[in-house]
Amino acid sequence: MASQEVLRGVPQSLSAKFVGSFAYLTVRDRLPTILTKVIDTIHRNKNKFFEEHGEEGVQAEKRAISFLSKLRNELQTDKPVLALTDDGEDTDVWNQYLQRQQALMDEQEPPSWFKSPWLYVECYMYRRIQESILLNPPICAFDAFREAKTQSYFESQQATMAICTYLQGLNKNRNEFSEEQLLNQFLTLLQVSLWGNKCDLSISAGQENSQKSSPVDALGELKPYILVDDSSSVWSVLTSGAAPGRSATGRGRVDIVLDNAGFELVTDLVLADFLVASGLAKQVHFHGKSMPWFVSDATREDFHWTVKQTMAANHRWMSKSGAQWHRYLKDGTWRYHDHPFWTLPHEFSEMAADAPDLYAALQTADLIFFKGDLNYRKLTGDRHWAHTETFARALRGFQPAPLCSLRTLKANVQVGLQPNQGENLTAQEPQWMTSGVYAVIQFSSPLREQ
Ligand SMILES: O=P(O)(O)OC[C@@]1(O)O[C@H](CO)[C@@H](O)[C@@H]1O
Ligand SMILES: [Mn+2]
Repeated sequence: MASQEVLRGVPQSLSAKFVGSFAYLTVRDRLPTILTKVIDTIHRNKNKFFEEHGEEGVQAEKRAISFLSKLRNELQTDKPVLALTDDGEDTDVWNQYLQRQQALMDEQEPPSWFKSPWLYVECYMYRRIQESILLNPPICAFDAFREAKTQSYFESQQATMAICTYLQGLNKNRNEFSEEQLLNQFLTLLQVSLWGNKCDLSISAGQENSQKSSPVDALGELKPYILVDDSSSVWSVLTSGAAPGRSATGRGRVDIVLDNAGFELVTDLVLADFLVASGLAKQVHFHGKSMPWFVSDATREDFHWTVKQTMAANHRWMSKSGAQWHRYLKDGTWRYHDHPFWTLPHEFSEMAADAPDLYAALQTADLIFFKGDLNYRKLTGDRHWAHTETFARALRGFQPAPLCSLRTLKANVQVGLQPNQGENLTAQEPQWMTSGVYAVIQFSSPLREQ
């Protein structure tokens, strides 16, 4: 780590070089498991490739599998990280980042799976999976995670019906609610979106973990597991008319940096619907991934498929919700974006320098929600911060607008806790940072004290 960073007290990155750490166990055990599932999925689609592309499809399948088997061996034997060889629009950025990683290592030691930062090598693995199909047309648009993502959606139907019924109930009586009732509805849907993040297939290495019960009913028993709850700050930004530091009118723009497809995405669409229907937002911008990512992260295809699927549901309130979402997308009230930065390995503190166009776009938001654990790791740089370090300091200058992380804890980085709160949790439940049982609603604004 650069010496000036050491001076400024920026801690080291989480890494598999710390034997026995969660990063170590993830790189040693979970990532190879995920790679094996990708290989199995591609193999299971061999006939589909033949039907669609003939013998060429079969040859492409064989090449992709041998590529991924070699990748798995590189990972398991801690080989050096290799430059990408495909012609993706982000290939050069990845290969420049490899040079940046090389500069962080000692001269004679190349970046590798067990010696480089966990955030880097885990993102790199998913980019190499993408390389395995980009290099093997005609299967270069295949999403090896699509089956798992759609299965997660179909297995959460009960919960989806329940949350759409709840949403339509609110929208029907929209004008009768007091400000207090509006606040309670907002808090309910904020927490539903927060807990929707439990449905993440990469922590379970692909094991299904769909939402079975009604999400609204479960909130009461989940409340004690929210370790940081800055909901009131989020509410005041939404209702202040002018987000701190913004023009008096406020553009009423809320951005949601998405995480997982399936049920979590439904909860985000429901929250966005409520924000617009209640007048708390005039427009919502969604940010998804430009390639299959961390098993369950939502791509453009997943996003539009989910809206269409909900609209076509044989359930009155689901289809009514889906039809409204389709209209919002058509009239521009909702916009979908998938900037390449979200599938790069960068910490968000590097965005202003490395993706200034995206940073400038986010600066026009009145509020930005960041969903999930990977986004939290990138917000805080995936570093060994003290639990009592402030969220604002851990952001290291990343503050395009007032922002709120909605995250269930699945990695051992957590800041903004009270003195002894982390120690007490460790005593009660040693796995509190990685079990997905606990969560945060954590806010930072340009005008809050640093
Ligand atoms: O961002 P999400 O979907 O909430 O979680 C991503 C995740 O499952 O992947 C990494 C572990 O492999 C961790 O960041 C986290 O556990
Ligand atoms: Mn995810």
